[in-house]
Amino acid sequence: MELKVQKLVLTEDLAVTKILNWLRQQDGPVLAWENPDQSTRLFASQIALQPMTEQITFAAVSQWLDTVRSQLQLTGASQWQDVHVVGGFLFDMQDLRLQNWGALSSGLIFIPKILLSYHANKWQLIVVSAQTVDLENLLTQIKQQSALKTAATELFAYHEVMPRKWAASVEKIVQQIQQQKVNKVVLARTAEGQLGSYCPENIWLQLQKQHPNAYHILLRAKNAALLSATPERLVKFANGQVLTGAVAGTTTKINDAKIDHKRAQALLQDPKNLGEHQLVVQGITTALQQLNLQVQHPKQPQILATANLQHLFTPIQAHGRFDPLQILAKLHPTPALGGDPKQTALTLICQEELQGRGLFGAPIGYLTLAQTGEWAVNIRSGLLKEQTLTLWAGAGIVADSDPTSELQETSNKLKSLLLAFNVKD
Ligand SMILES: C=C(O[C@H]1C=CC=C(C(=O)O)[C@@H]1O)C(=O)O
Repeated sequence: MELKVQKLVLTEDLAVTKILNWLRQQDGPVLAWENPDQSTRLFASQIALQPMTEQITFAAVSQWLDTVRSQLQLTGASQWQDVHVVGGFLFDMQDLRLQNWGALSSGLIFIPKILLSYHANKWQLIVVSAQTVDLENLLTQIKQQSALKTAATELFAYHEVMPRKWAASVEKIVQQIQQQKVNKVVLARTAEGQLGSYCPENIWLQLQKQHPNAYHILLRAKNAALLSATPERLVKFANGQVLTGAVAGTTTKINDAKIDHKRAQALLQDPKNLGEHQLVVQGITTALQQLNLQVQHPKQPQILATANLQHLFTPIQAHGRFDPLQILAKLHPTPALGGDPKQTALTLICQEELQGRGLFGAPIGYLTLAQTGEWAVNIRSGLLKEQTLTLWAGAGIVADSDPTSELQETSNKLKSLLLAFNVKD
């Protein structure tokens, strides 16, 4: 069966609240994704094509894309830019403790049947389907929606899951580091709560309001919805360049300019956080150099501020000939989410964490057939399955980590999303 690509370029702006209201009525899968400067926004619904594989690895998706080109009836190379592959990978294909993740438990990568995309200040409606679809009519349906209204949600029975057990794992990891078995491990833990009635698209809107300097992501399939307001980009492919960065090292932010500035200055000089950060810069640089890319980055980190935290951040740029999926495979997980060395850290994560990470810490984003794209690292993230909310947060454990302060840091990270799930009328 051959699929056609149809496109309508819009001359007007579209209200995201209307798109969300339309998306809310779609069975799914559904993706709502925008980057922090809102230069790219994607709202996708239904599957036109999905990789025919049990294991959605980077290599499998790469192979699948080779066959996709032959299944699509493309009228010219300019259409490559229109076909978006979207979704999220699993954090670790070796760790299949995924009972929480429901319909998302294999990760989810697909070419959407319907996509509203916003790139370079322009909205486009792109449909990939065997049938001819009346695009004008579909657009009218979306434009005629009313704006999605804020709906109340109530979070109750919120609790962090076995924090003392996690602190004991931190101590264990610190010992392993001191015995030079590993240099850094990012150890994550969870918190859980129960929700009354809720609307995932509404929570996305809350995240957008409360976390202006972040990606805003919803990936929803059947009984599972993942939501994220992550500040961390894994990688962007644009104009033949690879744009990535290291985000690691954390202090709090209370929205008092003087105090926050003081904390930021202390973070920029703190040897423990600088060491933790440097391992990420080094890990990313080495990975890209191994792919024969020329890498550049400033010597000193800067501050990346979120709604309630401040991080050390080093932007990293690379150029040369590259294959995006090969870069994703090589970068993920960076030592900001896995550790150093990568494989040892992943084994320890699997041993010490109480549940599989599923899509936590994993790449979520898009790639076009023209090899452009952008992937966020799915942190500051929660999973909704039926009425249960699970939040994840991790912290980089290094030789001088103190379990109590790592507990506090992960508690702050867990709490950063809470407000979005507890909305009063
Ligand atoms: C793993 C997380 O954060 C990473 C990103 C920024 C700072 C980090 C840190 O300071 O440990 C982590 O590497 C998380 O928020 O769950």
